[in-house]
Amino acid sequence: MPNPAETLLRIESLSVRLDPADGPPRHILEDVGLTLGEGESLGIVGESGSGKSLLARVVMGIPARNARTAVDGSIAFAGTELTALGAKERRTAASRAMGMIFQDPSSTLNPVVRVAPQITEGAPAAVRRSRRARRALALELLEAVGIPAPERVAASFPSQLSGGQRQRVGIAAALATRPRLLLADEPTTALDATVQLRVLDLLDTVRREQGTAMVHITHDLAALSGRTDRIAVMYAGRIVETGPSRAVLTRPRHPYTRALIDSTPRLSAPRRPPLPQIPGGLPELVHPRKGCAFAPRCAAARPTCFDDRPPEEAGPDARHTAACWFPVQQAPDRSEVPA
Ligand SMILES: Nc1ncnc2c1ncn2[C@@H]1O[C@H](COP(=O)(O)OP(=O)(O)OP(=O)(O)O)[C@@H](O)[C@H]1O
Repeated sequence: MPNPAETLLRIESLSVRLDPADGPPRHILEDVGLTLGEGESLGIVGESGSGKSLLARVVMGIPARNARTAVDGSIAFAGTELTALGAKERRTAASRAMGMIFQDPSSTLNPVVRVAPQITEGAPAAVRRSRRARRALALELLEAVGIPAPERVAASFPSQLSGGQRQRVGIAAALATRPRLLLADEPTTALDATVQLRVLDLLDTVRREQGTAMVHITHDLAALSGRTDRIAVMYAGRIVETGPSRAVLTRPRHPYTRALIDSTPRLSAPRRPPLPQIPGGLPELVHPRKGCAFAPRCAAARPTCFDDRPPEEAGPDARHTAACWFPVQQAPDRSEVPA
């Protein structure tokens, strides 16, 4: 079984600028640092537009559409520095050991190719060489992702399947390489509520049974509840808080995390309807940010928050860090206070 103490992915001081063909450069990610252990699951949460998908795409080496991507910093995967590789080597390294599940499977499945060959496209060469092995793997993976009629689905075109089935096919394709790391980018957004839960349960099963490390990207904190070992909270292209999931959800240290929890049904206290919304919006990610990017929306902000970037610092638990000059003070947890 994988040992979570062994680091699989280490991202350090990662900044990413996009130079779109038709507009000014955009400084999207700034000084991002993250680690992920073998077989560990990490949730990355933040509002739409905070840079979560771009982070996953940069790790996978997927180029941005209509923009040049300038990457500064380090992404080490299983001991290999990915930023030092050329684009082709980079994609090969990623396709051998990483899989990505996208928000909308229709955007990645080819409408004119049947399901089976799309699943086995990323399989090891030995499998791809044999027709029989390809077919066996496609059926095995379709069964593993809970498709009740694998033979029929394998022979179908994507348009003949429901949204839930297409997402399962997308997961099967991501699993064909037996990845050590699976990046799931809002994998259930396009699905209805009951199918959402089944797909999330399926990803949990894959992780448990195959020991795959997983990064689960979402704007919905409640979707992570109980499903990830750790949570990283992203705001305007920076990680503002990381820690063990339970600690982040029950004792958040960054005011942004606190506000996200308070505005999330199922996580906030039931006695407080209607749920408060976070006032204001994300800044335009055009210029490098000065100070704390959340300061203009933060009720606790003081002048220094607007001028100086807060470093990521650990609280009483060394694993629980926040980038905030004035972290949320917690009332003592009653269960921890001696009677
Ligand atoms: N190809 C591109 N060209 C220009 N800007 C881009 C490009 N791709 C992403 N961006 C910008 O980068 C920022 C972050 O986008 P990203 O999709 O990573 O955010 P996100 O947190 O994943 O949001 P969502 O949940 O909506 O996908 C946004 O402001 C987006 O407009």
